[in-house]
Amino acid sequence: MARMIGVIGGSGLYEVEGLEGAAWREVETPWGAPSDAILTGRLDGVDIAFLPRHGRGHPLDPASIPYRANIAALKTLGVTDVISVSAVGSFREAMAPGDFVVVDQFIDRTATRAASFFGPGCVAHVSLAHPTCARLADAAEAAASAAGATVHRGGTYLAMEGPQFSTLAESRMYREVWGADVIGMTNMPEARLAREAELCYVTVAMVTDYDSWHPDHGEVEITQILATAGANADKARAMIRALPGLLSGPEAPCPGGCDRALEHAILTAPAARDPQMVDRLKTIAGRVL
Ligand SMILES: CSC[C@H]1O[C@H](OP(=O)(O)O)[C@H](O)[C@@H]1O
Ligand SMILES: Nc1ncnc2[nH]cnc12
Repeated sequence: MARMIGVIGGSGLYEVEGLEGAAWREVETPWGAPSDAILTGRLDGVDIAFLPRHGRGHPLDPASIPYRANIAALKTLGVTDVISVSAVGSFREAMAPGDFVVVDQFIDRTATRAASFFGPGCVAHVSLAHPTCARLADAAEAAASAAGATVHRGGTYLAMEGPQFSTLAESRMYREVWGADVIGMTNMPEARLAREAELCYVTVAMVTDYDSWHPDHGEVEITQILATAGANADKARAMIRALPGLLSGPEAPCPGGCDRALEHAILTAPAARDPQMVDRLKTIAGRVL
């Protein structure tokens, strides 16, 4: 089976162009509808599915995004590899507005979002020590460089609840005490759910601002973020166009084991499982149920 690329577009990236046979498809999941219809098509012979995370026109705030439906919908379409393209603030002088950061770690400060497909009736514990896929990160890094972006490989993304931006004290704490590199509001629980659905996942964070810690830049301003996000979106589209050439070929098992994350993760004995829950879970965990 060939790999299929899912792209979750964040703020400023609501569609991609140039897909052969492009069609917006409505997908329903046991967790409801995703943020929007999903744009499917082919790029250089590779199947692509593009989902605007906040919906076209940006009707959804970070806490209202149907994260479970989004990941389940991509899985339903046959996606194997998910690239999250996200706007972020930077805690590092060297990670400047306009730069791309291939994130490899997360700190989750979100508070109100459904963070697992599993629960009462079918309990599972997957590993999240390495929440992103190194193989996919290699491809994302190469594609972003080919698109002309300045790329930083590796970085810790702090996922905040929002929708307000951080206070100055929070910004300083995340940067100086917690060692976070970038900040956004959406990649958790997305990364957790991708792992539970056995999808390779990586975040390409596009820096739009220095959050509020930087003495020369003052507080975060949405107008500046949107201007930088618009410029970043063109580079992101070029990155997406470069991806198929780097990911095509017959599917080989993920060296990091993303595609086998549930192998030993389900604790609930078959006889103790809730049949309705199991039925729903077949969408994302059919391989092991
Ligand atoms: C436009 S500023 C705040 C907004 O942008 C980021 O969204 P995404 O991760 O989907 O690019 C951030 O997380 C906030 O949702
Ligand atoms: N400074 C910031 N904080 C949270 N999310 C962001 N998205 C873009 N910039 C951000």
